[in-house]
Amino acid sequence: MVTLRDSENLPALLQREGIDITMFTDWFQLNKHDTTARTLTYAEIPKYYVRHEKPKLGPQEFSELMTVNKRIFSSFKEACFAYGLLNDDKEWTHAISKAKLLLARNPRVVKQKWERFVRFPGSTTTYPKLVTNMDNCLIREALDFDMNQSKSRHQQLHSLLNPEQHLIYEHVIQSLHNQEGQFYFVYGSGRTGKTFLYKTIIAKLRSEKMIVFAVASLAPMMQKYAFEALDKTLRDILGYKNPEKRSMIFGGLAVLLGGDFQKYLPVIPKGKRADVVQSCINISELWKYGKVFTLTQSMRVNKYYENREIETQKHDFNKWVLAIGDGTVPEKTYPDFTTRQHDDEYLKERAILTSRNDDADVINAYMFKKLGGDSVAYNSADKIYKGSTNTLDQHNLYPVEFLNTLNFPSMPPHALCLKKELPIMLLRNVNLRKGLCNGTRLIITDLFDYLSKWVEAKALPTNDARVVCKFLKSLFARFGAPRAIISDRGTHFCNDQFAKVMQKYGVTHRLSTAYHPQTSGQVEVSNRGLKRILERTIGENRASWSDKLDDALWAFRTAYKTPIGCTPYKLVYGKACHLPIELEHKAYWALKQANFDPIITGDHRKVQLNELNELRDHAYENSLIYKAKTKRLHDSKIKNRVFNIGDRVLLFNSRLKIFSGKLKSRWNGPFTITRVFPYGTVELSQANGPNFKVNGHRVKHYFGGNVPHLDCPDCEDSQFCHSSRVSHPQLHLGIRYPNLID
Ligand SMILES: Nc1ncnc2c1ncn2[C@@H]1O[C@H](COP(=O)(O)OP(=O)(O)OP(=O)(O)O)[C@@H](O)[C@H]1O
Repeated sequence: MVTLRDSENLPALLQREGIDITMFTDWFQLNKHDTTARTLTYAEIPKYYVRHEKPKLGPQEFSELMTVNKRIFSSFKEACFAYGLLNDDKEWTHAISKAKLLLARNPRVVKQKWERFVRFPGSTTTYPKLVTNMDNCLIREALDFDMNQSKSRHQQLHSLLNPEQHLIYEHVIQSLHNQEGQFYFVYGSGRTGKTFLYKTIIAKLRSEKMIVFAVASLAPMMQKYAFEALDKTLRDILGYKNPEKRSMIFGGLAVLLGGDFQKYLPVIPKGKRADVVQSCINISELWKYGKVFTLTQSMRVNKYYENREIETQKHDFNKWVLAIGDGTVPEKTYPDFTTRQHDDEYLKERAILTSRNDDADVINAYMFKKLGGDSVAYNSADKIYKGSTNTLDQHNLYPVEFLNTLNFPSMPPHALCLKKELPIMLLRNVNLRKGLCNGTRLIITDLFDYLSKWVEAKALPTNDARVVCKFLKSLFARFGAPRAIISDRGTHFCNDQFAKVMQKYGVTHRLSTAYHPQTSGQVEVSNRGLKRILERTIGENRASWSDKLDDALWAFRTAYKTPIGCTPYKLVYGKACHLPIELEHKAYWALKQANFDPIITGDHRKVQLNELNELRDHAYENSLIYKAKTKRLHDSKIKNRVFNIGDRVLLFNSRLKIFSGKLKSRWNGPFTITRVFPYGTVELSQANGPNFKVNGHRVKHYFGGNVPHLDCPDCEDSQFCHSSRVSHPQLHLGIRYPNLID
């Protein structure tokens, strides 16, 4: 094959050396001197030969290709027939003669076979005359109806048309008679009689021997491109003889479409909402030429009398039925929701079902807004299950912020917003494959805060009932009475006086059991934290622990709590509260920045910075003096920590408890930051091991000095749980405050 580009000059190309040698002519050359090659077909040659070899035997010239059994044919085609490579028309002839025979016996079957035969590709070349003499079978099919039957059908249907249908009918028929070639669209919700109207129009036209192509309905489901292609094709075909038809919509043919956009939309595989909308017929250029009619009477609801009056009591119901799908579903399904929301029967007898979760979310959000009261958000704690992937970068690939955006079917969203008195449905046994889904409808009666981790503690001289009750009353005065209190079974909680106080304040008293330690889990965790702080602060003189309790509590409330993602103080008061030592860090940093000699002033601080927890514990002693000052200073000056590549940092090792002794620091390093990722993750390098990633919360800047060095194999647990936003204090110390479901 010789290819010729537009830019190439044909005569010059023909002069090119070697142009007359092709693979095909090479095959001749091969056959001239290779007897084996002569036994092979042209297609088989590449199996045994590569082309750069000199050809030997085979056909040596074109005339040889036309020779079959020593007979020379006048064309390649004839030679091919003689080789048996092409079929001839014998089978067609044979079929036709057979059809002739059949025709005598069973004309209907023959007619069908005949049409199939004539439509078969290839037959056109064999019997061009035959085809031109015949009509298009589609046209014949379209005309293959009983006119009288159509007439009577038309009469019957026409008499039943309602006023809206009648109006459309008149328009369409008139424009057809006037050969205006309009494009109509009948818009109507389900059961408004669209199909009934089409049938009437079709019966009318067929009764007048006109051709109607009734194509399947559901125009809104078809993409606009299908109609645009039809428009162009009709303009081309009909404009061939009448050029003025090229400028007419659908080439001047009348086209009637109809459907319900609320029910059907085009299906775009993997398409987004915008893609679907963009492919609708009403976005097409054609739409502006169309005339749109609307049917508004549901024929399922209404009954028309002969005088075309509608039964009056069904007016409202008709309106209601049609309004469904107009964006008013919640209003229509739950009328007077705000006044009737407490009526169980009202809630029981209605529900909105949607086929898409997105729609359910929209409806829920709408109804949620209608319900008064404060909303409480319960956030999920998303975390990658490490066993499911070996990827090193999994925390960067799937940061928690990203996981939180995912919405899976049959799982609640990351932020579950609830309100008191909200009706909810508890779904169980959800197994879509088996069609299983049991739902129990519930109403939220209260929402609780388990999360602030606020701790109230007091050193009591004795733990008898009187002292405990006094303490409780002081708490009630500050925070209000709780709904319930959980305590252990100590005698100071289980006595008459305590019971009386509980009764007076309307508090339910619940006892935890030794067999279910989880009941007091939160309290135990908080107590442990407090004890640890106290152990560090009291030094050798353990008797002074009650003096240090206030400071320990302050430290506890201002310490970062992984489960809540901030400090209890911030959670309760909405702003940060810092310990004095943190301001000293800032002061040190400021000294360094201001170019003072940092060596002398810094030496003392380095020890403190490298052992932050211990320094904090020392600082608690000074806390009373610094309290007021630090808060003011902090709120105005504290900045976020920013880590850059190359920074030297210390890592807080929360897991490894290999440093025994209370004065040992749980910070180790220093490490160097090699990468900084979005969402606060940093990659650290270490001298004797691979680089690893940790959450920025776990590192702090290193300013110098000695720190116990440790390789860090435990570097993966860098994600923090994200939890709810809450605003009420919760008390711990043997009791849990202020919440518990009765
Ligand atoms: N004018 C009429 N008189 C009597 N019955 C009618 C009339 N119009 C429609 N109907 C009847 O109402 C029912 C619904 O009509 P039809 O199927 O034409 O509605 P549709 O709009 O095409 O519905 P869908 O969009 O759901 O397909 C049918 O049983 C039809 O025979």
